[in-house]
Amino acid sequence: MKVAIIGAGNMGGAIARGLAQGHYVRVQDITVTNPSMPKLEKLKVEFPAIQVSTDNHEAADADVVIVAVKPWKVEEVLKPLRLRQPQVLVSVAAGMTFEDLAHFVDPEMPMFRIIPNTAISLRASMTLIACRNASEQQTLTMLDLFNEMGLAMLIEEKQLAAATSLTSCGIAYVLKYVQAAMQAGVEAGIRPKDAMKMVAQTVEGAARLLLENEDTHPALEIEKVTTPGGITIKGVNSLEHDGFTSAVIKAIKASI
Ligand SMILES: NC(=O)C1=CN([C@@H]2O[C@H](COP(=O)(O)OP(=O)(O)OC[C@H]3O[C@@H](n4cnc5c(N)ncnc54)[C@H](O)[C@@H]3O)[C@@H](O)[C@H]2O)C=CC1
Ligand SMILES: O=C(O)[C@@H]1CCC=N1
Repeated sequence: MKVAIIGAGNMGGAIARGLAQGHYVRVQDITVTNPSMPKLEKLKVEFPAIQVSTDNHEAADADVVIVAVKPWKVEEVLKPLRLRQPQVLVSVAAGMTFEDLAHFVDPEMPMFRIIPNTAISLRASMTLIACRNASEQQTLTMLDLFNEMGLAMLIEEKQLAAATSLTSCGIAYVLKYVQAAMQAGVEAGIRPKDAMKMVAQTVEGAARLLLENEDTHPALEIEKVTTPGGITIKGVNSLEHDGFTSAVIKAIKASI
């Protein structure tokens, strides 16, 4: 399977690295393009067998074409490539619908919309996948590819905007919590680097408690920490008095 990745930025570069370390595509079958060479040269140093090019046309002669440029560049990038079935189009562009994409390529071709988050650079992404005109086999392949870079979930396109807010924007909200907790720790005399490790490991632990037990729920895990009359419930209630739940809901809705 030959894969072209158009755009070697945060997303394109991370997907290229993830694919190159995965089991499904041979490194020499991956071509990455960008208008200038520095990001491509860096990739080439890391994966000498990877193909790089500044020519999108040359690269687009592939089975799967992943477009990873900013949304406002998608039209000018895709139109001249005249992609058509049996090629598969994969778009990472947030907010660009299948209907939008169908104006720039063969509208009947198999298409996927993929929304990773920045943890894809560590192969720890929550990646959302929606499909149109794709066979079951193509969809399973896409899930396999992105499950190697974290956790991938197939959803309907109409859920993509809300799910993007939870996951792709959501990583920023989680980091805002980490930053805020660090500020409190520093005020209490903890060194910033130590505070960062303490909070980051705590967030990872919280995530694993939920991900590694299908039968749990945040409320159950919170109950295990909150000793009656203890100190945690004081903090939890303080968060509620200050509108934490409401602030998070408003933030998620603002990004949809
Ligand atoms: N950054 C994020 O957390 C997420 C980004 N996305 C989407 O991913 C897409 C890319 O975003 P980033 O990687 O963050 O942007 P970026 O700016 O880091 O990367 C875009 C890359 O495309 C290159 N490029 C520009 N014109 C080109 C052309 N004509 N041909 C080939 N390459 C070209 C740029 O030089 C740059 O290296 C966007 O559409 C964004 O909506 C989706 C989910 C998360
Ligand atoms: O903020 C944005 O628009 C992009 C899309 C999802 C995450 N980052």
